[in-house]
Amino acid sequence: MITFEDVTKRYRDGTVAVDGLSLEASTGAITVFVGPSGCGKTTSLRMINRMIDATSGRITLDGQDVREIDPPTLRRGIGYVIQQAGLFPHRKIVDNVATVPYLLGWSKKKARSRAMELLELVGLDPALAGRFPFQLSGGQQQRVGVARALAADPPVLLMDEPFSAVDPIVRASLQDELLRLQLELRKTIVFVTHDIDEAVKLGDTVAVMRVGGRLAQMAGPATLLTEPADDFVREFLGRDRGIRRLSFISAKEMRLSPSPSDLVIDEDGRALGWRTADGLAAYGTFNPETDSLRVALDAALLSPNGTAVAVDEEGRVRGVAGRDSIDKLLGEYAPPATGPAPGGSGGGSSSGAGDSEGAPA
Ligand SMILES: Nc1ncnc2c1ncn2[C@@H]1O[C@H](COP(=O)(O)OP(=O)(O)OP(=O)(O)O)[C@@H](O)[C@H]1O
Repeated sequence: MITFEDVTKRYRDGTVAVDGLSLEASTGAITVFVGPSGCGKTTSLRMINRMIDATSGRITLDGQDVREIDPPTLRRGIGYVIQQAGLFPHRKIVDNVATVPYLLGWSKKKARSRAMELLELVGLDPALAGRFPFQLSGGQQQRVGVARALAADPPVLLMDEPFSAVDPIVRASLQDELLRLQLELRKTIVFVTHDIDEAVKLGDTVAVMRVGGRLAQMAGPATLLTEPADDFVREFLGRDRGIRRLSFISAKEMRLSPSPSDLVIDEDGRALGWRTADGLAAYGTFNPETDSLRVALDAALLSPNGTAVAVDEEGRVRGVAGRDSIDKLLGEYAPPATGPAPGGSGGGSSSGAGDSEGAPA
């Protein structure tokens, strides 16, 4: 666990980049620092591995004050990924990934074989190992950056806007990949972004910061979307909070009804469409085992009769969910009647991974 205890950073010119920050980043979870430009996210992140030293307050890593650990030792246990990957341009990909193992004195053979393993782990074709960074796309370079940070298997990963230099489609796949990796690796990750959608998608816990380096709210994504602590957080979260929150509610609990006779199903059990007077009409599907209520609602909206078709992973029909069962689940997850706790700063509604009801869709 990483803790910030009343941490302040005042730069030499008097700028207070971080002001009395107290929070905890849980072991094995992704904690996201999000907020507008200049709110002190990068400064906060870099104080963890002591690229920047705090002016006052304390940061601890598993109970030990980071100032008591000499920086090289500290950084050996902390992977660091930055925007545009920051690869060494004159080193081949394999050697970029093997940088830390080389520094740790591993043999070239062992370091390279670890690098090849990692390239595969982050979804890169091992054939790219012999290339130089300029011969890779931006998204591929970011993957190499992640592989490099993981090379010595550090328990902690710091990621500073690692995906912001790539286009939205590549960014989405890098985010998915990180979530997949995290399921396997369970690192303690602190992730900085200014993109609230990225924050709620990736974070087990999200710390929203405001300019001046103060914590506005710290909570799980579902709580954040339902109970923003104040107007600043509400505005920062933007529109569609209600709909976006549905991504955190699993469709598993939805009551399914047997498929009605006007849903035409082929001999393999897959839907062909809704029977109407004019022929077959479109339908929308969701998988109750893996999808969220947001996907189920979308499926209902895609069907002319407002009924979503539930399918298994092979696409075979398992039943249907009408608006009534969607409404019922929505009712169960309605936000609490009372407003957020007064004040709202300093992580009033702080909570960990337990507060997100399901996986983001
Ligand atoms: N070396 C420095 N000297 C003086 N002020 C600095 C220094 N580095 C950062 N700052 C200031 O500290 C504040 C916080 O900067 P920081 O880079 O931590 O913010 P950020 O939230 O990461 O911003 P961004 O999203 O734009 O990267 C800003 O006002 C910035 O101008």
